[in-house]
Amino acid sequence: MIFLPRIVRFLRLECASVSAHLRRVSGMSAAKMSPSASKRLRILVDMDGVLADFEGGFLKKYRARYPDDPYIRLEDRRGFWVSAQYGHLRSDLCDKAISIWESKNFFIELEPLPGAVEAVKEMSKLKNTDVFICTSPINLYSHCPYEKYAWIEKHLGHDFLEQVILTRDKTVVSADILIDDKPDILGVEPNPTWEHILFTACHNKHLPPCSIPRRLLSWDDDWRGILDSKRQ
Ligand SMILES: Cc1cn([C@H]2C[C@H](O)[C@@H](COP(=O)(O)O)O2)c(=O)[nH]c1=O
Ligand SMILES: [Mg+2]
Repeated sequence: MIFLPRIVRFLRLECASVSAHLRRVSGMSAAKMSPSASKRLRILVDMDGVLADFEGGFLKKYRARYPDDPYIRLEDRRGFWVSAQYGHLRSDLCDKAISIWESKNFFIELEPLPGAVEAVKEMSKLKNTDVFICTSPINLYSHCPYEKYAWIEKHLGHDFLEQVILTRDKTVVSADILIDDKPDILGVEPNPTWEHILFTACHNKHLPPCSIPRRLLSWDDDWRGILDSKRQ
């Protein structure tokens, strides 16, 4: 009888190592192996610049509306705020830039970024994984919040509307991971629970590696591996 706890512990360790071995040989993620094999994860996925092509959609509409004004090519974008870089280019261009995303149909007409919809659908089907879309609406609320919901319904399906978090402060949302293209995510909570995974975008790809969190280069990159690393 006194050996029973030891035997149980031994069997648990054996099961864990067999399961890790099977994962290695099959290439399967921890989440797919079995519900008890991995820690439950809560993932926040940003929308603009991560799921929806904000930068591409902006440039297309800006050039169509202001064909005689200068513009910034996507390869020349620097810094998160489009409005700030346009304002530096010429002071009146800041308001012109803002006028684009304040217009009706801007957010709903954004194209999904390559692989984004497929990745989020797959992620949300993983065992032990809760996926939320966590996105900041603009303060001019006549179109943006409605269109963000409509975009999610259109591309991810009606059921995904249960998974939407609209907030101007992502630091107060508790999760394991936040996948977001904004390099500095600040708010009232100085120590958010999530690890920020920086999603590469035209405005952040030049940042030196030492100054930033772990990156996801695109949806072709190893997002499954990042999730697995948090389940250990
Ligand atoms: C580039 C840029 C963006 N915005 C707005 C547009 C979106 O509503 C949010 C970004 O949301 P995310 O959840 O952080 O992706 O910011 C803006 O007001 N000005 C800008 O230059
Ligand atoms: Mg974003």
